[in-house]
Amino acid sequence: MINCKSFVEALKTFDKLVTLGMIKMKNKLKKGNIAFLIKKAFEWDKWLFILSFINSFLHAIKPIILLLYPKVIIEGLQNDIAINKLLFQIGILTVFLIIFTYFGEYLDGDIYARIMRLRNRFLLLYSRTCMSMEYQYTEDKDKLNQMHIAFRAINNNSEGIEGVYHTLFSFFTNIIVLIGYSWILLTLSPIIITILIISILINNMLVWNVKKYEYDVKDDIAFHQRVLFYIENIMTDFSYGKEIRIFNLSDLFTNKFNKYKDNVLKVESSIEKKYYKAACINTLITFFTNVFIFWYLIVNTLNGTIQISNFVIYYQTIYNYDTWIRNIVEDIVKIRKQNLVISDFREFVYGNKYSRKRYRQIEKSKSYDIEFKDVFFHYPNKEEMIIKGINYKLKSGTKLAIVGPNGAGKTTLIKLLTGLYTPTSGKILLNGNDITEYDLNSYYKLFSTIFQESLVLAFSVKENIAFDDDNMRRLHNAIKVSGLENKIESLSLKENTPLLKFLDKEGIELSGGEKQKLMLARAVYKDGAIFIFDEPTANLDPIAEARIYEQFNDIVKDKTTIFISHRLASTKFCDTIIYLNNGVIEEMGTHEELMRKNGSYAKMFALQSQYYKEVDNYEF
Ligand SMILES: Nc1ncnc2c1ncn2[C@@H]1O[C@H](COP(=O)(O)OP(=O)(O)OP(=O)(O)O)[C@@H](O)[C@H]1O
Repeated sequence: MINCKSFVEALKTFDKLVTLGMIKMKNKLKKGNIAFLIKKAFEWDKWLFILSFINSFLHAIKPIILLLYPKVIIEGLQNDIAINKLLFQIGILTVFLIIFTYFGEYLDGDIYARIMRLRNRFLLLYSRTCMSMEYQYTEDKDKLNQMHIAFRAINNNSEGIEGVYHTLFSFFTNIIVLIGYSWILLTLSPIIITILIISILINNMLVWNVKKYEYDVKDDIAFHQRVLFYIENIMTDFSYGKEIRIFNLSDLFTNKFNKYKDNVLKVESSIEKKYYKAACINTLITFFTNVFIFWYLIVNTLNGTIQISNFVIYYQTIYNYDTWIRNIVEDIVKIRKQNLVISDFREFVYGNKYSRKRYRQIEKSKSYDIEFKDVFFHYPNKEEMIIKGINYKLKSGTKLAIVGPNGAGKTTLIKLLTGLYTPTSGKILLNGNDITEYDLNSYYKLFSTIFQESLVLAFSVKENIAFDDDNMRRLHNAIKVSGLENKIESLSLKENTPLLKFLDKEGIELSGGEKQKLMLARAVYKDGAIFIFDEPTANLDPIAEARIYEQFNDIVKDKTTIFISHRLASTKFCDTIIYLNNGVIEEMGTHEELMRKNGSYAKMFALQSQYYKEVDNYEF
């Protein structure tokens, strides 16, 4: 009936489906996950329920019709009925079978597609949560683990949310068939059905124990899987392509990959062994159960208590009963197991721990004053303070330059100001209000920022600058001001030219300086109330840099501007200069004041200007 090998295979397949989605934090199980999924499905696709109900009925009735074939034939032959009558009876059964099969198959495809669409809705919810979670969590190891774990609820068709939907709908089919089969077996003997059920339950308990073990150990290797996931990604991410080649990183990545893969494989192999043991015990139990039941059937058929035509029905029912009841138990186990994954997903998407509730919208104002009050900050998972007690009031319209040695905390200060990170202690005030009270999206709107790293998207130039906005006048102005005009004019598709080659083989690669100009155009297009330039000219050639400096006032007009640059020539456009060192404001004043002070700033300026003296009078 059931051999050891196929049973092991069935267990493995079943379990792979379940356990990949099981890695989760303990003690987080939310109640009502199934109700939640049903509610969502009902909200998004009511037809799914109607079609699934019809489909369950069609699929359930099929095996019961199949059971009737041998009975009709044997009884026909035993009772010597006319061949035409027999063929007619078989024909009727066949017509029903074809109709049910045809509609069942059609509905299977349709329901599958509908469930996939549901998963895509959840995928979108997840992606939006990732994009809206507070930036500081993107570097928090625990939060990243949770994000990674939650993704398992939506990353494939057979597990997690989609898996549960498929299982739920197949569960109804299995229940209907089981009721039909149970009714047939009850007409045979209640003892037989009881023995069958007990044997199947013992089998499932053994498997359940292994699953529990698997769940526990998989939790332990969650970190290893995250590392594997990370390495897999960077090995195929072309943005790391240069470093991988120049620094010959492929060996490093391959070795790391193998190391972590080995750890994962060791755990998986220990799980497989436990499954194998459980399968062997189960095969023995099933064997003895079957021997007893068939002995009972044969004895009763021989003494005439059971008719031969019914013997065939009982035989097939018992043969299949095990499968159907196992299907149901497995469906329940699967749903229970996926329950954990769905909890993780709900925790991540609806747990609301990734962004504080901030309802306050930015009030429209002519001026935005910003004040740092005793601001201290260290990065998540790091003890060392990077910002150490900053007190500074940035009046609206000020042109501020922040300079200082590498690692002084300049970019960190900007990340705090823009709300990407929250101070560890102290406050940042906007027009007197703590910025943590503001709705983040509303707050982000204030800033036109160019960060050191340029994020170029594999979309058109226009989309890279204006995103989904469509103001051509502003677009052309931004392109002109940023110095990209000649480049764009030289392209046959102009601002519609795709960038990068990920999505379009006609996409173009920009040079480092051109990317920086693109970032500048993006900032100019956004036209925020506060401009922030973090090393905006680091990759520009001297002519382009000089042009930006010349147009600086046109670009930022009377807006508050913060300029971070190691090229101290830029400080000349600024009203105030902060010299930041080791997370504290070491000096502050105008260029002239700081030069007179002859401190760190003056030394740095003198050091740099000696290289520029010869080009001081150069006409661009
Ligand atoms: N995400 C992070 N997690 C932990 N530490 C960080 C992170 N980002 C920066 N740091 C550390 O914070 C310190 C300040 O970094 P920051 O980028 O603010 O310096 P900076 O003054 O802008 O330097 P540079 O002139 O080189 O750009 C550095 O020691 C850096 O290693």
